[in-house]
Amino acid sequence: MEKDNVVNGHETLEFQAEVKQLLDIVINSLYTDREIFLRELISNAADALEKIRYQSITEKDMLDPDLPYEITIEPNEKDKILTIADTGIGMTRDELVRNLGTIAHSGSKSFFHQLVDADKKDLNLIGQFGVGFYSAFMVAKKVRVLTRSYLPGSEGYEWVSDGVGSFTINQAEGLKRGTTIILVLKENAYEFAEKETVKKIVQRYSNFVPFAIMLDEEKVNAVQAIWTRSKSEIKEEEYAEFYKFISNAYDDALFKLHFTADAPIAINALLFVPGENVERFGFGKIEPGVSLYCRKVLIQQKAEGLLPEWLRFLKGVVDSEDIPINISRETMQDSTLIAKLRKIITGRFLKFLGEQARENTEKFYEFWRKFGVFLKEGAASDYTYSKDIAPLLRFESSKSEPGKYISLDDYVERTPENQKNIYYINGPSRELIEAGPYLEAFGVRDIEVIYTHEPVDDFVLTNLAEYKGKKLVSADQADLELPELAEEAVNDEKQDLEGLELRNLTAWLKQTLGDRVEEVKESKRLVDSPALLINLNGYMTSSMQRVMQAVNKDFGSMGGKALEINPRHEIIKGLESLRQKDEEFAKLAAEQIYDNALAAAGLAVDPRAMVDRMYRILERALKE
Ligand SMILES: Nc1ncnc2c1ncn2[C@@H]1O[C@H](COP(=O)(O)OP(=O)(O)OP(=O)(O)O)[C@@H](O)[C@H]1O
Repeated sequence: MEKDNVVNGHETLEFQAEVKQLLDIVINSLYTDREIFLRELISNAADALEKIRYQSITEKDMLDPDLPYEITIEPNEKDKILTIADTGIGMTRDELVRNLGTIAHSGSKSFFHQLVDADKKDLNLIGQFGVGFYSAFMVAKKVRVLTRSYLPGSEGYEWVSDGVGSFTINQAEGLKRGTTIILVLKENAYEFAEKETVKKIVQRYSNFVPFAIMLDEEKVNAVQAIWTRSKSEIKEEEYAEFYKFISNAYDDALFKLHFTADAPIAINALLFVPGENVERFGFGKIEPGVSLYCRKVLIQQKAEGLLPEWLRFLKGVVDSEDIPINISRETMQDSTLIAKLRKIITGRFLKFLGEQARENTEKFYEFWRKFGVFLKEGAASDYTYSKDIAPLLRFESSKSEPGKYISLDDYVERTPENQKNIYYINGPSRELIEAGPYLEAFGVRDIEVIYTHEPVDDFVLTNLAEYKGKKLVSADQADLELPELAEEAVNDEKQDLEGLELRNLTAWLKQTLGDRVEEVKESKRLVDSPALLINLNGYMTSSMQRVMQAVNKDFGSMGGKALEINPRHEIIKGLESLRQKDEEFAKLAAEQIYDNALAAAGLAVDPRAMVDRMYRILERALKE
């Protein structure tokens, strides 16, 4: 921000470049849901009041200590002006310049980043996520802000801007503590100077603001700490409204959990799972959404550290009278009290999900599809809870109906006692897994295999290592030790390569493929495919290696592989005889078999070499 001129305390300052860009879009492109500007300004006023209420408890010295904590809205229909005033914390001159001249704060900052990559058509969607103070310019051609900080000895200031390029700052006399925002409405926004319109908007969006909102001396909001009331008294519509209020949401919550606990600490919590997971739509990482209160006084809004990070999608409030009111952000992180709160709330929420999974299965599936990724994150990264999350995990499997899920408990329940492992295999879809070679050995033995579709699943299952006494084993691992098949199942009249021939072929293949594989051996598990790759490294499945390859190009060689060949397959038998007649061509075939096995394992294949080789093979096939 550059200073342009200073005349007798009057200063004109340029908006930061990002703010200019933001304002340009706010003014010229955001048309729908313009009324949310009022929600944003009221929410800023409420934040300022929460802060002063907090200060009044921890610090005695402040300006105008006797002012009531409230928000006053004054529509002036005659002059087409709307005024929103609060008796909150106010701003010093520096704060005014920083807060209303730059994008230094969370809400608008993440909005701005979305905006930079957004298409025009997405802009209105983004509007739903909050533009903060600058949204005033959706309806106002000029905005005046009068403010005076609560700090003893502070002066009052006036900030004025038309939202284009710059703003001015002047000293202002005679102000009391707090902030007043005066909007000179645009011609197409005159409706916001009508009392009835304003009242409706306040009731729609700001009914639960915990301070009185006065409109012509009438209190227009409900002002209730709904979470402290008894469950039986609260109507579903009140919950729904409260959810919309705290999460700035338009849709309904998917789940609601309202509970109280007395021991070991007193807790009153009201939590919501939102209707949608916005991280899925590329809106960046969700910020924590649960606020911490002590006896209805806000201690920390959207408190970080209150819940484990993987529960960041939850919205709501936690009120505990056992939390010291002056707990600071820093001490929150390592407070044993907060740790206890976290444990109780997390445990309670996971238990709630378990109940939903049993009693409300379809809805739980909806939750799983949208938010399952967070539970996986928890199971893979948070050892405190991974065991408790495990029963909530859901998967497709070789025995689940398409589109339905199974749990690890379902798997264990229908598995014979003597099967010591739970098997899983990764692939992008059911179809691709079922077309690949890894299931063959399990299919003929009627052993269920869990399908994992995302690399994180394999991290989850590897970290869990076992479930109810059964080891979790990826079907691409070496040494599966599957039960021997009955003679009839194997002997289908086909002639195998045997003894010496087989030993010669495996040795030749190892020599041909060189370092790409650590060994080549006869497969005990293949039925219909010529070959497959298995992992010698028991800790990394192929899909985990794929992730590592993507982040680190040199990773490829770390995961030791063995090529298993099917001595009963026509291609393998053919390869053995071709090798005697035309070794050069046999080498090409061997490399292609290896590449096909890589592809079946979902690992990277060099497409140029592969295409070139395929042409040479085709050329030869077409000649004959
Ligand atoms: N009525 C007010 N009283 C005191 N400070 C205010 C007031 N309105 C805005 N501010 C200050 O200006 C800053 C910027 O407000 P803005 O609404 O743009 O973003 P934000 O409130 O930080 O983000 P979000 O709206 O996403 O929570 C606030 O963080 C606050 O410090």
